[in-house]
Amino acid sequence: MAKDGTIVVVDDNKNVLTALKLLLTNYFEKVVLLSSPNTLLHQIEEQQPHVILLDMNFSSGINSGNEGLFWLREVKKYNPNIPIVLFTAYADIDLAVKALKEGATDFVVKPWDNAKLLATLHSAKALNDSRKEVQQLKDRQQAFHTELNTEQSICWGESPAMVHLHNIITKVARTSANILITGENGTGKEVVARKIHNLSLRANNSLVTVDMGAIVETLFESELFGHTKGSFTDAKADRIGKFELADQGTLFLDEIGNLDVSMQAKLLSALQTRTVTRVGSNQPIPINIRLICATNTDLPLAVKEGAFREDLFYRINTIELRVPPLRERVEDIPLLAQFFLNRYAKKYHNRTMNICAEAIYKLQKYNWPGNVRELQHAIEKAVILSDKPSLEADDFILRMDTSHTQTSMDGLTLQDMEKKMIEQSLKVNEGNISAVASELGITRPTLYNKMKKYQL
Ligand SMILES: Nc1ncnc2c1ncn2[C@@H]1O[C@H](COP(=O)(O)OP(=O)(O)OP(=O)(O)O)[C@@H](O)[C@H]1O
Repeated sequence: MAKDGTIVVVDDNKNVLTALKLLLTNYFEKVVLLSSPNTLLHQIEEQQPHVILLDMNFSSGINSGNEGLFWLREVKKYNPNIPIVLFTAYADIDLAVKALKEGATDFVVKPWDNAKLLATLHSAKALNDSRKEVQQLKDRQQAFHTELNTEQSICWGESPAMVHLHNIITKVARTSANILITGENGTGKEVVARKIHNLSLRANNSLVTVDMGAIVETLFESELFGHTKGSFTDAKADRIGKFELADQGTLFLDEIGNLDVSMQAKLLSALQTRTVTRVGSNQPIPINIRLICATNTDLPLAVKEGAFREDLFYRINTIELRVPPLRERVEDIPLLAQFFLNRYAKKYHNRTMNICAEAIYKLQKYNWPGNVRELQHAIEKAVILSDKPSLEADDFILRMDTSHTQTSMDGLTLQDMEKKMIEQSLKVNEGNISAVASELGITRPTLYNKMKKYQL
């Protein structure tokens, strides 16, 4: 079984600590032993434990459990989310009830039964994981609400392309239509997904994001549909999946084009039946989600090549929204640049206030293969390094200076230029074929043909 989590054990009996060390190191990644609770808060800060196993009685001869209760309260004051399992030599039900009322997760009586102790600690660890997950979701939702309500973290832009996109979003957001957001890396697809969720009737419920490219096949079902305790080796407790987490809200499946064909079938089935079945169960659970997917791959082409299921493609793209690359909305660059400048000047307590016209011209001439994300990073870097009130052209070192492309290509034939552009793009994108194809505005097969032709 994979060892997972950190546990802090507090007990003044050395024999108990030794026995527990032997047992628990087989199941937990880190076991921290304390013979006195005096350093407990410090250890919590240092170790960030998933569970604490705390003895109730420390001073020999005084078995009132009061010291245990005192430390239970101290830990709860410090961090109410860490599960605490209490340990006592006496089967004192009143004390157990008192401790549980004060926030202990569970109670184990000495002499203990190894299997029961482990089960209790694993449940406590699972509780910690779920609390963290719920807290993270709450934090994210809170953050995005603040973000979008105040519109502080988005600079939408005023280019015709972005105004058009905004108009469509306001129309579709309040429907329940499935939406597919397409666009190159870094254009703001996730920003668009959040905007849709926050303008939708589901805004008060969760927006749950899943990066499909990051899920390994073996954990796909468990991640998305959940699992029941014992359904596979590491399933130590029941766990709900992302579909259930997003119930009544929005499920955002990012990088959907990276999903393996076998996983596509399982996803399609859940979308068709509007139910999920947890791994290890045969009980379908109804789900009510609004689906938003995003991709930077050419899905119609992937369908043609057999890499993406056609039926799934039609199910996810009732409405398709294309987020334009930054080079198609250069009018937005001054606004975005100033927006990021304000953000980073504040963050780094920098006195840089604006960007000079020559620098803006340079930014507008560049083709931004990494789109808004790259612009954001370029401004952040310039702000960090600058000690002037205004950013100048020299403050930006861009990956491929397209403002000079014309000069360096003077005297070349059309074919020479094409070869040179592909070569440059391959270099800049470190051989990433999809990125090169998308940067040059051609399909991958066309790119392959040209590479073959020019022997690249
Ligand atoms: N209109 C915008 N206003 C402010 N920040 C933006 C905007 N668009 C994008 N960004 C920022 O650029 C970065 C990339 O945005 P996002 O993750 O939404 O892009 P993406 O298209 O989903 O990228 P990827 O395909 O790589 O997942 C983020 O840090 C985001 O905050």
